[in-house]
Amino acid sequence: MPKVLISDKMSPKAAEIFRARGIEVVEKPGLTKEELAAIIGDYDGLAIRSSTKATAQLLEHATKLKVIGRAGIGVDNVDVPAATARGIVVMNTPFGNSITTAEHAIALMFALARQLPEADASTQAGKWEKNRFMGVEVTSKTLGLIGCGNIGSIVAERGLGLKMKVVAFDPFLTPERAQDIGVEKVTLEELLAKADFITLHTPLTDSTRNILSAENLAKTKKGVRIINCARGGLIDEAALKAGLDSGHIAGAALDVFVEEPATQSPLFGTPNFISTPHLGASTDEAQVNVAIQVAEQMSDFLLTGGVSNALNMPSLSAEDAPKLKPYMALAEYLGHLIGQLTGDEIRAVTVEVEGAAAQLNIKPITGAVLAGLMRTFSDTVNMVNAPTMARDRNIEVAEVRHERDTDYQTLVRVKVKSASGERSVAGTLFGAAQPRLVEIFGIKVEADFANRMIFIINEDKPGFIGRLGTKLGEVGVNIGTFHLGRRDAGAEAILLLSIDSPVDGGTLKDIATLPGVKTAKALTFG
Ligand SMILES: NC(=O)C1=CN([C@@H]2O[C@H](COP(=O)(O)OP(=O)(O)OC[C@H]3O[C@@H](n4cnc5c(N)ncnc54)[C@H](O)[C@@H]3O)[C@@H](O)[C@H]2O)C=CC1
Ligand SMILES: O=C(O)C(=O)COP(=O)(O)O
Repeated sequence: MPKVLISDKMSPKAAEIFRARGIEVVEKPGLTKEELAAIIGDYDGLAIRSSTKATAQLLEHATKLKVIGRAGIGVDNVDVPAATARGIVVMNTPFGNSITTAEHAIALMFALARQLPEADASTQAGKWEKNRFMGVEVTSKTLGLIGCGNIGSIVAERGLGLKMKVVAFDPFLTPERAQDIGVEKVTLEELLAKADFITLHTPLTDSTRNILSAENLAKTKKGVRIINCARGGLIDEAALKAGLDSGHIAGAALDVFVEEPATQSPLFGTPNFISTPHLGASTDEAQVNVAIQVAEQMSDFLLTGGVSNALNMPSLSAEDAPKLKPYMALAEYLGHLIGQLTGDEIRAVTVEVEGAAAQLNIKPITGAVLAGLMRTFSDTVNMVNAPTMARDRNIEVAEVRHERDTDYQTLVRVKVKSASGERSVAGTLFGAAQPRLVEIFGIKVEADFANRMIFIINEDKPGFIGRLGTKLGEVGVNIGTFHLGRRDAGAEAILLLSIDSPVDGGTLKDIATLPGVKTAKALTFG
C-alpha cells in the first residue's frame, strides 16, 4: 500500500480521499526540516502547501518518493530540477485557489483605497477619527496588472465589474486574449506610468524577480497603490518602504514576502502599509478544492500511473493509464534491449508506433523507451528523469506515428543511431498485454522477454546449435526458451535464448569464439 505524508496544514478532505482510495496517510504539519528529513524516506508521496521546502537536500533522503503534490499553484518551494533528477513527479493544482486569490487582491485594493485596517484600529481604540481617513474611489481608476494568467484575468474581470480601466503587462498575453478579457495590453513602462493601482500576478522567475525594482517604482505615478498577492521577491521591499516614506507611493498591501514567515520587516508599522500572512489561498472553498484535487491526482498517480498537472512529466489520464501500461512495459523492454545491444554512444532515438499503438498518447511510450535505454548505465532513471537525461547527453529524440497497415495489430519500433550506425528492435503485445519481441536489427524473431537472456549473431550453418547447447550444458546453465531468426537461409542468423542462471564472462567468451559466432551478449531484463 503506498504511503503519503501531508506535511503542511491541509483540509481534512485530502486525508479522507487518500484513505478512501486505499492509501496510507500520515498528517504531520509543522515539522522542522531535520524532522522531515528523518522520516521522508518512508513515503511514496508528499503532499504540501507553501511551508514545506522540498529542497535538493531534503530530496536526498526521499529514497522511495515518487510524487510531490502541491495543494496550490506556486511550486517555488520545490526544487523541481532536483526532483526530476531523482525521478519524482511534481504536480500542482493550477486552478483550485485562483478565484480566492483574486478576491484577496481585490480585498486588499479596497483596504488600501479606504485605509480600512488603520480606520478599524483607530475606531476600536475609541478615537473616532472621521476626518483622518479620506479615501479614494476605485471607479474610473486604472488598475495595472503585472501578469495576466489565471489569477490576473479573474482580477481583471472583477476590476472591470468595478468600472475600472484595466491595463495588463504580460509578454505572453496574446492580443486576442487581451481583447476577450477586456484589458488593454501595455508595456511595463506604460503600465508604470498609467496605473493608479498595480497588482502583481506572475510567478517568481528570473524575468520577474524584482520587477518592481527601485528604478521601476520611481517610474510609477505619484499616489500609486501597490498590491502583491503573488510572490515575495517581485518587489524590492526596501525601495517600497522608501517610496511609502517619501509619499510617492500612497499605499502598499503585501500578502507575500521575500522571507516567509515574515515575522519582522522594516515595512511593518509604515503608514498606509497593509500586510497579511500569505492568506491569498486561505478560504474554506479554495482549501477544499486544492485538497481534493491534490489527493485525487496523487492517488491516481500512485495507484494507476495517471498523471495530471505535472510540471515535469507529460499528462496521462487515469483512464488511459491502464491502456498504456502494457505498452510502457513493452517500450521499456525494447529500450533496455537496444541499450544493451548498442555498445557505443547513442546519438539519436526514434520511437515509431503502428496499428493500435498509433492511436495512443505516444509521450509516455517514448518516456518508457528512454528509461529502458538509459537503465543500461543508470539505476536511478525512470520516466520522469529520462527525457532530461537524454537531453543532457545530447541524444536527439523523435517520435513517428505510422498510419499504415502492419503485419501486427500493434507495434512499437525503437531505432537507435550511434557511431556504429542505425539499429532497430520492434515488439508487439500478445493477447493485448504480453510484451513480445518481434524484430531485432531487421530480422524477424518471436520471443518473450525473460530475466536473463543470451543474444547471438552467427552464420546460419548446421551444427552450431548443438555446440552451443553442449557449451551451456558443460557449465550447468539450463536453457528456458530458444528463438531463432534469420535474414535468408545460410545468411546471418540471430539466436535469443532465455537461461535460468547467469553465464559468467568466461563462458560468454567461449560462446563468442565458437565457429560462426559474430556476437554473443548476455542480456538482463526485469
Ligand atoms: N498569495 C497566495 O496565497 C497565492 C499566490 N499565488 C501566486 O500567484 C501567481 C500567479 O498565479 P496564476 O495566475 O495561477 O499563474 P499563471 O501561470 O496562470 O499566470 C502567470 C502569468 O504571469 C505571466 N508572466 C510570466 N512572466 C512574466 C513577466 N516577466 N512579466 C509579466 N508577466 C509574466 C505569464 O505569462 C502568465 O500569464 C503565482 O506565483 C502563484 O504562486 C497563487 C495562489 C495563491
Ligand atoms: O497556491 C499558491 O501558489 C499559494 O501561494 C498558496 O499558498 P498556501 O497553500 O496558502 O501556503
